[in-house]
Amino acid sequence: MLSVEAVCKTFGGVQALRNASLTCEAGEILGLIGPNGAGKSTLVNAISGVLKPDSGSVRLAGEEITGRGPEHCARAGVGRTFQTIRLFKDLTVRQNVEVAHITCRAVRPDAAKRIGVDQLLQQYELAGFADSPAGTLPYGSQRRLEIARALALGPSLLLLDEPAAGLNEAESETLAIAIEGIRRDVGCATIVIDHDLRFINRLCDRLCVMDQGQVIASGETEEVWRDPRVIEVYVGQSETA
Ligand SMILES: Nc1ncnc2c1ncn2[C@@H]1O[C@H](COP(=O)(O)OP(=O)(O)OP(=O)(O)O)[C@@H](O)[C@H]1O
Repeated sequence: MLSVEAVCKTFGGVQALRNASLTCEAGEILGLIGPNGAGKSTLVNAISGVLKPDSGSVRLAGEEITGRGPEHCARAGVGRTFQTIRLFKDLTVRQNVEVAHITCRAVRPDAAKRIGVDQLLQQYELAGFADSPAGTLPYGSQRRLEIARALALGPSLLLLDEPAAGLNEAESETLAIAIEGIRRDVGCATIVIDHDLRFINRLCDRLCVMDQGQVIASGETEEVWRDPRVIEVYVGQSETA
């Protein structure tokens, strides 16, 4: 489904990505983890067309989408949420979801028939707020709305950047169940970035660990936690915390 090969990106003197590669298959939930500044958001931005890599390639279902821009990537099937919530705050909750569904109807009519706006509002416990401006929702509901909007696009790849940030344990568990529901109902490839390792370990089939712009380990979740390079990065981090 998704294939990222040897992506590099430099900002001024900072090498944010150094030959970063990963794959993610349909129906898989991949955790993308690593310490602050490891390059996770930069990689997700490169996959979703928000930034153009200096070199390397991003392919979705065989289509080269490298550096094509966010609109092209969205139309190609990349749905995403952001580390800092980015909703259309003055539009209503329903309109936020509707905007993405319009694109879906235009480019993936079959997917649009399977995923309805009302169904998403119900599923993400947003129906009661449907006609309220998105910016007036409580924080946790805004996070759910971002996911509902990304799903209204009928994505083949869903990128969730720190979806559990700011949620309490019970809210994180509800979110994990919802993301598992996406795997069951939509079957898209899903990449989740989060610093909450309990949330990540509970949810993800595989992990991809980054440090200083490089992918230092990837594989099944339990196996990755036995990797000495991963232990070093995380133990080193806790010792300096
Ligand atoms: N637009 C930018 N301009 C300059 N430097 C940037 C920019 N975006 C990211 N960087 C730098 O690139 C490196 C990787 O940053 P990135 O945000 O991708 O890391 P991250 O793993 O997502 O970190 P965090 O977990 O803190 O969000 C960091 O050194 C960061 O300061």
